Amino acid sequence: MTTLTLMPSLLAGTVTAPSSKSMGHRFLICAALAQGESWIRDVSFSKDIAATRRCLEALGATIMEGPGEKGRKTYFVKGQPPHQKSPLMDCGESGSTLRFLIPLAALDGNCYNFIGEGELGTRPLTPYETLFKEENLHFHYGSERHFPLSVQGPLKSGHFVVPGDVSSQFISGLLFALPLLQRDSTIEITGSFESQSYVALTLSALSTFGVHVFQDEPRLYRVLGGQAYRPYSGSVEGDFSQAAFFLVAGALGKGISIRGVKTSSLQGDKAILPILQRMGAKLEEGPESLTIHPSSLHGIRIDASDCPDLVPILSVAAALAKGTTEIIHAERLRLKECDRLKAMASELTKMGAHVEERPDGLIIRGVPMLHGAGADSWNDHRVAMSLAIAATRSDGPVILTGSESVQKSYPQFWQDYESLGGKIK
Ligand SMILES: O=C(O)C1=C[C@@H](OP(=O)(O)O)[C@@H](O)[C@H](O)C1
Ligand SMILES: C=C(OP(=O)(O)O)C(=O)O
Repeated sequence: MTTLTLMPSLLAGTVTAPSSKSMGHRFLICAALAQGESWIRDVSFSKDIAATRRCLEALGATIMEGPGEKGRKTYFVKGQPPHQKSPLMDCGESGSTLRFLIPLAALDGNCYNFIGEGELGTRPLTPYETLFKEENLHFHYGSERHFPLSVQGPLKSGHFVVPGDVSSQFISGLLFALPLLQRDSTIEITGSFESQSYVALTLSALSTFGVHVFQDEPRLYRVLGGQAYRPYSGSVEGDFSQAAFFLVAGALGKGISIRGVKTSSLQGDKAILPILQRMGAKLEEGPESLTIHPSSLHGIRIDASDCPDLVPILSVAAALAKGTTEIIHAERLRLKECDRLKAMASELTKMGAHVEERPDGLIIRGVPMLHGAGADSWNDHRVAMSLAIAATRSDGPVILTGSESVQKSYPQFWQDYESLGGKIK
């Protein structure tokens, strides 16, 4: 485990956001399923993207990596419908990889063994377990926190009922696989439908690769069978979930410009912009970048149902805002790499913030300044990055353990942090 000593220092300058991890996964998956050759450019390398690549290779795709600048790579992908090259699906710590690829592994009738690290084995899979068992398909948990999980198809088309409040990744996973079945299928969402914007990202990636899904009703997707993914070459857009860390740092610090994110994006985490504006931030959109000016923030009520990944960094903004912030509909935060509500409440409290944990969110009363303290990343990249931004506005050093967890989504984070004036001892 790596420990960093973060010295207080207000951040300023310009940074380029890494490419969207969510779209990176989706483009690689679609390219791997397309009969032909695709070039996926500007993919920011991360452990999660590496996991998806590994598993797609196990499903039969040929993937080669070309050089790129600042941790960005071009992937050459020669795809085909799933055809087992190896039964081992090593998902690392990536929930997206695990949940997107289970239905794809169930297409070719072979048995696949899914393994993973960290808390991945404890993250819910029950919606798939139920669907597979209903269809009499093999879905068998191993003894070590679910792993190895063995799964075997063949998955058949039909009507799939999926709860909307566990993870949208189950819906996305089915949406990738069902177009490759012979007959038509439908997916019905029950309960509250959270992280919907991520399903919109999946539909957009599918359509980029020539696959079409009809949304007949807000909670009903109709997927025609017998479709084929078409190869596509293009770049992956910038990541609002990652830009959010430096947008908050800019508001709390001396102003930051972010390059590489587009406000026309479908990413749900684009919500960081209106949320920060509602908190009083001054934002400016230029032709090349988005600029956030030093701002005095105030507390607001934030509904996190469509942007769960923003909560850790929003809790830092709230901890330093005037008045009270209420974050609601965030119960799914407990099912991520760690219990993110508990983690942020615990670590920010150590730094002198006033955070009350609620079953579905956080109530945060802002303070003018945080204190230096020992803080832990809970092996969670978004907790580590959020605490790093909190450290910029503390009155003494923050000794952060588990700083290597950023490798999961943003290995360049510490370089970018230092380039903006972050001080690491
Ligand atoms: O589809 C995706 O790319 C993701 C969906 C979200 O998960 P949930 O749907 O489980 O909230 C998000 O938290 C995750 O980081 C990425
Ligand atoms: C929860 C995350 O990813 P995943 O679900 O893919 O592990 C994340 O990136 O914050």
